[in-house]
Amino acid sequence: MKSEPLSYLSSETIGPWEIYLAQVDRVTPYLGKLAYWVEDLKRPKRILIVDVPIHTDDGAVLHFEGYRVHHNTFRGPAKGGVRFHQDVTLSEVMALSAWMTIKNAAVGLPYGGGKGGIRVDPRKLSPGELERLTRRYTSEIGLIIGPDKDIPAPDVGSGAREMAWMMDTYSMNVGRTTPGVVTGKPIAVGGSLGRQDATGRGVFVAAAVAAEKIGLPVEGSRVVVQGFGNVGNAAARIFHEAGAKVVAVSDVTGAVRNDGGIDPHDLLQHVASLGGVKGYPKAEAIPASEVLTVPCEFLVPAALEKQITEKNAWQVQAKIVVEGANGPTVPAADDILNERGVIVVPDVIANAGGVTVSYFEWVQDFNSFFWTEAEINARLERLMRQSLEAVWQVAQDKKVSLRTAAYIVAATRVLEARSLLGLYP
Ligand SMILES: NC(=O)C1=CN([C@@H]2O[C@H](COP(=O)(O)OP(=O)(O)OC[C@H]3O[C@@H](n4cnc5c(N)ncnc54)[C@H](OP(=O)(O)O)[C@@H]3O)[C@@H](O)[C@H]2O)C=CC1
Ligand SMILES: O=C(O)CCC(=O)C(=O)O
Repeated sequence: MKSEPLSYLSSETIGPWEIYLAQVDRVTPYLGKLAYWVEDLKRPKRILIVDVPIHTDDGAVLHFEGYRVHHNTFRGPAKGGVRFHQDVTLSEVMALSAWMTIKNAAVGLPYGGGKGGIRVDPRKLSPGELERLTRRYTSEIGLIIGPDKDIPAPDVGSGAREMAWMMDTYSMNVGRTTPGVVTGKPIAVGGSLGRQDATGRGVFVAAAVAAEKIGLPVEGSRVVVQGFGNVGNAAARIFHEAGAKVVAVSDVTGAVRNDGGIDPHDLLQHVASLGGVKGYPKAEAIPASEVLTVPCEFLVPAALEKQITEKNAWQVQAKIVVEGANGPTVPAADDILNERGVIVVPDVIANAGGVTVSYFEWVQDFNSFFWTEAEINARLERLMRQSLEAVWQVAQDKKVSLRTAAYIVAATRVLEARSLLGLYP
């Protein structure tokens, strides 16, 4: 029996996993004989739910719920970040792990897909509590992670510091220093040059390739960025350095706009001292919901899922949406943007720069031989460019959106692997 596409569901009821399933339904008619195996894409391989208890600084015990999901491992070990956020759910982590499967295959990395998360507001914990939480979580998921099994990395709410704690905990538990168990680590413990900005750099490269295709110059263009964390601030800085004008930025604290341009380096200093973009004196405050509809050439959603919906997609005034975040556009909004001729460079290509440099980090760790930042950036740019060029061609040939084209490329690779591997041990 065939599942119905779910794009008719409104953004209020559709969850991240249903969004992913709807995306798979859309690609199935293009998979030919491989559609026989498509159910493999619709089921995570394994799910681990863990209880993560910690002592708080004042001696109480707090429990948190954590997850690690392996969506797929046909093409290599599971790979994907760890999210620390108060709204993390299993459905979200399942979707994020599945998007990793598609992303890794779309850019040709030798990985499956995985993702993890803890439902916690990290801002409410002290550094000591966060370290205990991260270490306990690492031990709890230690059963299923490892450099040749599943390699976590940063996502929302986690970064290099947490990756160092994860590496150390895993290394202590197995009795040997194991840098390759996580990526996105500090350089001093086997991290890679370029990883910090890699996702934002990849967003920029994807935007530049899409712009070339439609004859749109990046220099002098207007850019809007939702979310000013690892991905959003790196993307904003790199666009700015390329001569684009960042005209609006938002984070959890609010949104700011200046049509004359915002210097992201200056904004970053404001955020470092005051905790958010709110109150930035060189721009006008606007309602956070308006940031997605500010006129611009490039809109970079770089926060969370389900931001561009059927409610605001009609008002988006960008020429190109470059998805820095995972899952920011619901299927119904995809249709509206498509109908309006707004190009959407989908998450599974646009934000693949992070996992690409994670892959470089992993390779460097195995070889204990480290590359220069120039080498890393050049390889990143080459791979992003090639991947988007290939997806663009499929979109033209099949007359489908870039998202469906990326899923055609990725699902074909994953299901070809499935058909060769067979079913039985
Ligand atoms: N880190 C990586 O390498 C990769 C990340 N991604 C994806 O990119 C997105 C962002 O991740 P990352 O930058 O790492 O996360 P961070 O935690 O570094 O930053 C998230 C940013 O989003 C802001 N934010 C959260 N909710 C909202 C909202 N409702 N409106 C506006 N801003 C909001 C946060 O604000 P505040 O700081 O005020 O809390 C913060 O600025 C996620 O979807 C993630 O999965 C994808 C590929 C790789
Ligand atoms: O760097 C990685 O391994 C994964 C990054 C990530 O979580 C993502 O691409 O969404």
